[in-house]
Amino acid sequence: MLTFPPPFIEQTKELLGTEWEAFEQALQSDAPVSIRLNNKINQPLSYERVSWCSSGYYLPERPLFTADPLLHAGAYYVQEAGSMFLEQVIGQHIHKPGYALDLCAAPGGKSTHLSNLLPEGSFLISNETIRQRANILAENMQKWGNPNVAVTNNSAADFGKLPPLFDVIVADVPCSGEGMFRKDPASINEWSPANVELCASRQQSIINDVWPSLKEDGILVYSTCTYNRSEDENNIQWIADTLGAQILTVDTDETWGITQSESGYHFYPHKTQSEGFFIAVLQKTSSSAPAARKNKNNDSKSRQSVLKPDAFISYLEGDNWLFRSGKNGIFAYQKQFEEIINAINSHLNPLFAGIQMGEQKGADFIPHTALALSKVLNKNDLAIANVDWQTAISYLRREAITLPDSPKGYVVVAYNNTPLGWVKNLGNRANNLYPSEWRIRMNIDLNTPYKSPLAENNLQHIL
Ligand SMILES: C[S@@+](CC[C@H](N)C(=O)[O-])C[C@H]1O[C@@H](n2cnc3c(N)ncnc32)[C@H](O)[C@@H]1O
Repeated sequence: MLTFPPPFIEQTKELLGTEWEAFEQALQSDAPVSIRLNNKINQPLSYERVSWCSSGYYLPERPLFTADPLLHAGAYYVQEAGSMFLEQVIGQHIHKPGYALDLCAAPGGKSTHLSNLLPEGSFLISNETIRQRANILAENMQKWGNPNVAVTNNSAADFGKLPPLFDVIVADVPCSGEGMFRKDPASINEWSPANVELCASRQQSIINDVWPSLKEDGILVYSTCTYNRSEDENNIQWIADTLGAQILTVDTDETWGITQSESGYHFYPHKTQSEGFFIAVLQKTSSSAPAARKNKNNDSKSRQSVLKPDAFISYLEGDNWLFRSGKNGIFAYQKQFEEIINAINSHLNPLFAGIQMGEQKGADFIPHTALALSKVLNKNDLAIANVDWQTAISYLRREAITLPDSPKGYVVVAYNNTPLGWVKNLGNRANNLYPSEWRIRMNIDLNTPYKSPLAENNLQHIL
């Protein structure tokens, strides 16, 4: 049984009135488990659906996700259902391709989703200010596999080094986390009214810092996982009044149980199967836009050279690719994104920008795992070994595996026809090229049969 601090009880009673008992009861029950399917798997699942998200599903119980190779393949993401409302926000407000920034993006729930939702021809910068968390973000984005993405490790103010080029900025700001109480009871002890106020003022300063980077008429999507007005409605009003923005609405269905306030949308656990998520949408009004800052076009930071495409083009579907080499190897990006890729490499601190192809070592091209996981990998001329669950887990633990039926050389290891990464097959053994930082560290009993959550339904025949 969870015990809440008295000021939290007072504050939520004031917000919810007669609904408070139902709210408290919901907080004492188990949190729902939900996943969002990636379009690497093009078959709907037969679980209960998340009403506001076409790729969201509730699972009847929590499986051991780490033991599912399909999770590591980026076939789905485990995400709280309320956050999946982003589909409605983007679907209703973003109709043209453009540049998007997800400012507070780790571990990647909103960014993986956003990269699927943005209109074709868009480019997403997915940013995280804490370096270690940025590494996890990069891993999750590369597993998800969309090509027109960069992951950066910058502060909100750093984006001011670019001209104001974003059509949409998502700011899922760090918050006091009231919505996490039942999932993470330890967070209850960190909560205090003083911390709520500290979070609210930090949120204002983050938005203030990134505001100049939003284009005139651009859209800001602001979200928290907290219920209080200081971090939610009051901050939305502050953005509208101080920075100059118009609050936009999102159409919802009454049966979804979402609570609309004067400026945003709350997901209360007693009314929706979700956690305490809050989201609001604002449009920057033209009068508030600052004069465009000069882009010094200083390329000194990006010591990169553009490569001839012939050597790498066959790894990718389509022919609209440019390749460049940087300190982490060779990256591919579509020609129309050359300008933003240049800006990222010159002014920001990218972990990757575009598809991380691999490294050229002498005559040998060593492919990177991100290439195997990319949605635009051209599978036609590649050796692909579809392995069983035990072999897939050994592979993901970065253990030695053998592929006696595969040709020598670089081979894609796949599970359920979904790529996981590469090995260099030497015949009697295969060198495992899975990144050491990504490997499964948990002990998994390979003798206990494992059932993927995706196996519960129509995918059964291929799993
Ligand atoms: C709520 S979490 C983001 C969750 C993520 N959007 C998702 O859906 O998976 C907030 C993130 O903001 C980052 N953060 C912390 N301080 C920040 C700051 N001053 N500016 C920008 N981001 C910050 C945290 O490290 C954290 O990763």
